Amino acid sequence: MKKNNTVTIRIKDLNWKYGNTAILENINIDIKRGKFYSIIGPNGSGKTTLLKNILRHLEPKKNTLFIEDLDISSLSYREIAKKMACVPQNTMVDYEFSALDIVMMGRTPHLKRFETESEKDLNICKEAMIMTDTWRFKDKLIQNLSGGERQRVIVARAIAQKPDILLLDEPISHLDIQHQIELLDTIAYINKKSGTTVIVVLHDLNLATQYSDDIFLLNDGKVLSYGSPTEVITEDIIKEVYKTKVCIIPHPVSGKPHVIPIRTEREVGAIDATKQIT
Ligand SMILES: Nc1ncnc2c1ncn2[C@@H]1O[C@H](COP(=O)(O)OP(=O)(O)OP(=O)(O)O)[C@@H](O)[C@H]1O
Repeated sequence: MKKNNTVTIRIKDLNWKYGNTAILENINIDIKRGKFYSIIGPNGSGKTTLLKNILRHLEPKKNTLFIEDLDISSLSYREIAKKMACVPQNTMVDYEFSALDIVMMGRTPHLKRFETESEKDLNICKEAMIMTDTWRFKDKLIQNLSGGERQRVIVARAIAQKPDILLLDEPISHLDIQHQIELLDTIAYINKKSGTTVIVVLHDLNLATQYSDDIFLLNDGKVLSYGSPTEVITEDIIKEVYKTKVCIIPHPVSGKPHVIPIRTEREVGAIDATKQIT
């Protein structure tokens, strides 16, 4: 599907506090339909808090967050679930459900009251599970899956929801390299084929540059940099934000910026700290 540039999510002067502590400050972002975005930033910079505001898992103030020009505070949770699906950071499920049951839950926003899933819903779920390499353990209890298998089941549930916008919070944190690439390839495929807007929080800067049209870099609750991978991933910006020296070279295949950290002598400090403890 052709990408178009209509704004699908508009964030205007969004602030968020936990108690008296300011976490997000003056966030202004336009998310365009059909694009693939990454949100990067150090631990604690506010990435998850931003996603939770967009999903209305937290309650942003009126007139700060708009989905398709509608103030999110005016939408019901069902309306939101029809437009957006999420893969949270924590994928633990406390109930005794099979992997297929979990994925089927992705269809709930599309069912009428008291309506049960049809053959069509089952096929949508099967397709999502094949895409995420989870169909082979569809009957296993979710608690009995490994962390990476469970993470892929939760991604399958989000895909089965057939959202316009897919938000993923560190979806590859438990995955081996094969499944990291397969999962991001699957998300990129859905983005291209169905025009689904993707917003993914990633810690891996090199995967963020490979897959994203644009990157938001959060630091201390503010958007410090925004733009194409080449604009955002520079040696100076990475050093400033992550306090880490890196060199950046063009990726040998894609030509996108590839970040190589440079080792420092910081371990000397760690040895001193051990001495103080003993
Ligand atoms: N429920 C909460 N109550 C109080 N403070 C919170 C709460 N949730 C998060 N915070 C704080 O808000 C800040 C931002 O947290 P957030 O989870 O959004 O960061 P993040 O960028 O997603 O971090 P990470 O990369 O470690 O996942 C952190 O300082 C965190 O301690």
